[in-house]
Amino acid sequence: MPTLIRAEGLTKYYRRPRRYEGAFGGLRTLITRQYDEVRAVDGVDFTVSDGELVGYLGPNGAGKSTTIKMMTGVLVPTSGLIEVDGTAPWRDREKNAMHIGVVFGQRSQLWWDLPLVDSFTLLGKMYRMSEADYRRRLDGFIDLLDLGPFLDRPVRQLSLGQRMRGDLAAAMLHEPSILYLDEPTIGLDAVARDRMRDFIAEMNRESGTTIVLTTHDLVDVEALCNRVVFIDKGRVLYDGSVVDLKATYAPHRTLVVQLASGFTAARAAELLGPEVPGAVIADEEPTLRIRFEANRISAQEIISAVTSRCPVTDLSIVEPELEDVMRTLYGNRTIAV
Ligand SMILES: Nc1ncnc2c1ncn2[C@@H]1O[C@H](COP(=O)(O)OP(=O)(O)OP(=O)(O)O)[C@@H](O)[C@H]1O
Repeated sequence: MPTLIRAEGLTKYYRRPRRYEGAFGGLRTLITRQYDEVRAVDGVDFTVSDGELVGYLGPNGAGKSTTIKMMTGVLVPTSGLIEVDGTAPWRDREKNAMHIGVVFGQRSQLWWDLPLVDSFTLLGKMYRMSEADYRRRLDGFIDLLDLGPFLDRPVRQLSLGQRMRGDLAAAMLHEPSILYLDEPTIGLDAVARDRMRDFIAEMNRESGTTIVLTTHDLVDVEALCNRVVFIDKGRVLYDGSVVDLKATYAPHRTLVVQLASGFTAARAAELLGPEVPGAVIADEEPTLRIRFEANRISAQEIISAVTSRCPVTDLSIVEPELEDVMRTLYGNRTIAV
């Protein structure tokens, strides 16, 4: 697939006025006019191919929104290259805007006081859509996102879930080839979140829309992203598949064994101890949990060691959570999930 987005050494530094504390601190701040440099994005390299759905992830303040703003043309990079469909987005914002859609979960691009449908009409005109295309696309979204019941209501009266559905339709109305989603599921209830995820997956699968998704919701990531780019302090820490990410940063699995009644986990642990190298065995009657490193011993070896020594009624293997991976990646710093 051809490359649609290319970032090379992409860098954005902000200048923040240095603030002085204490007596006359405010005055000193004003007089000295000294600045601190914030390295929000610090030499980022990545590419996104046509049709990909990529998660762009990182802890608070990592530089995700700043990168998205450079991809959408809102911010000019301090240095480095950003190219979207062969064009520097900040150089030709209008051209770039014609083939991208953007949804910020925390902000709306809809007109607050107008009925929802009026925002669509205005956007259709702004994007110079033909009447037939506009009608076809809008009818499709009314169907897909069930917008009918609140199309005539002012946006400020909509629930968050309804407003987000409206925002998604608005972002996709002009059939953009790229969709940037910044925290699209934030604050939504479980049903609305599922619906949002279904829509995002469908846009990617059926319409071939390339999607760059920023989220702190790891369920979004597991459900939607084949590939993730993790950044921290403005630098890329990982770029690859979710499967490889887990294998690299969380290679452990847990075998959960239900023992036949009367057979204690302590007894099983005693029998198994030396037979299961590297395994951590914890007991919680009548369940035995064996945590093992998948790259040191196979699940099959452990299962046969267990079943040949203990009476077992059930077995299952639990994969590591993406949250464990995040903790390993970012050390034990607090992460927003
Ligand atoms: N306009 C600005 N002026 C100065 N510093 C800024 C500005 N915008 C962002 N920053 C700083 O740049 C860094 C990266 O911010 P950014 O918003 O890109 O992070 P983020 O990964 O999107 O964070 P979050 O997950 O909290 O939204 C942070 O240290 C932030 O305080």
